[in-house]
Amino acid sequence: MSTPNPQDEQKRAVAEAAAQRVEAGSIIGVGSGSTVNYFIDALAKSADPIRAAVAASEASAERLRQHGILVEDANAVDGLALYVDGADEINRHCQMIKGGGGALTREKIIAAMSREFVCIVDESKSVTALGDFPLPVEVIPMARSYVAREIVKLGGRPELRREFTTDNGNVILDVHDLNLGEPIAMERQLNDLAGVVCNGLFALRPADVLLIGTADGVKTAHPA
Ligand SMILES: O=C[C@H](O)[C@H](O)[C@H](O)COP(=O)(O)O
Repeated sequence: MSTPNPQDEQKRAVAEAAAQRVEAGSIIGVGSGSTVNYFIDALAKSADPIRAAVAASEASAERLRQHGILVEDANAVDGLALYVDGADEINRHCQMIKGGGGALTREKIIAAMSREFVCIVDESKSVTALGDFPLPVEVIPMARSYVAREIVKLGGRPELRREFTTDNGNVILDVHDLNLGEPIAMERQLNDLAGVVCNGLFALRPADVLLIGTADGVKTAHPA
C-alpha cells in the first residue's frame, strides 16, 4: 500500500476535526475544494447525521448527494449555524484568499449567511502576509477587459483563467502582484469595480475558527 502524502493526511485530519464540531440534525454550509472533500467524506461517516447542507459548488453538491446527504438551496434556509470551508492562504487574523477552485462567490455568500465560519487547512496555507497566491476575481464576461485594465491601475497583474467558467457562468481573473497589505480596503476596492461579481479576499468576513493540520496534529486558532 502507498504511504499517504503528509499534506493529504493533514487535510483529512482537519476535516475530521471539523466534522466533530457539527451538530446532529443541523443544516450546515459546506465549501469546496480538496480539503472540503475530506470533510464531506467525514460527514458521511458520522453516526449523527446532519439534516442537510447548503453547498458552495456544484462539485460539492454532487459529492454530498453521492453520500446520500440532502443538499438544500440557500434560499430555502434563513441562516446557518456553521460553515466549513478551506482556503488558499490564511493569515493570523483569519483573513483569507479563496477561490483557487473558482467557487469564491458562492463561498462568500454562504460565509455571510453563517454564524460561525470554521476554516480547515493544511499548514502550507498558513501565511504571515496574504498575496503569494494569485487573487481570484470573478468577473461578468463582457467586463473582462475593462476590469483587467482597472486592476493593472491598482498595481495588479491579471491573468485570465483559461478554459474555465464558474458555476455562475462568469470568468476568473487570477491577479498577481497586488499589494494586499490592507486586505479589507482592497476587498472593498475590487468589489467597487463595475463587472466584478466577487473577489477572493475574505477579510470583511474572516473565519471565526481556524483548524490547521500540522505534523504534530490539528491546531486550533482564532483571529488575532
Ligand atoms: O474555490 C475554491 C475554494 O476557495 C477552496 O476552498 C480553496 O481553493 C482551497 O481548496 P483546497 O482545499 O483544494 O486547497
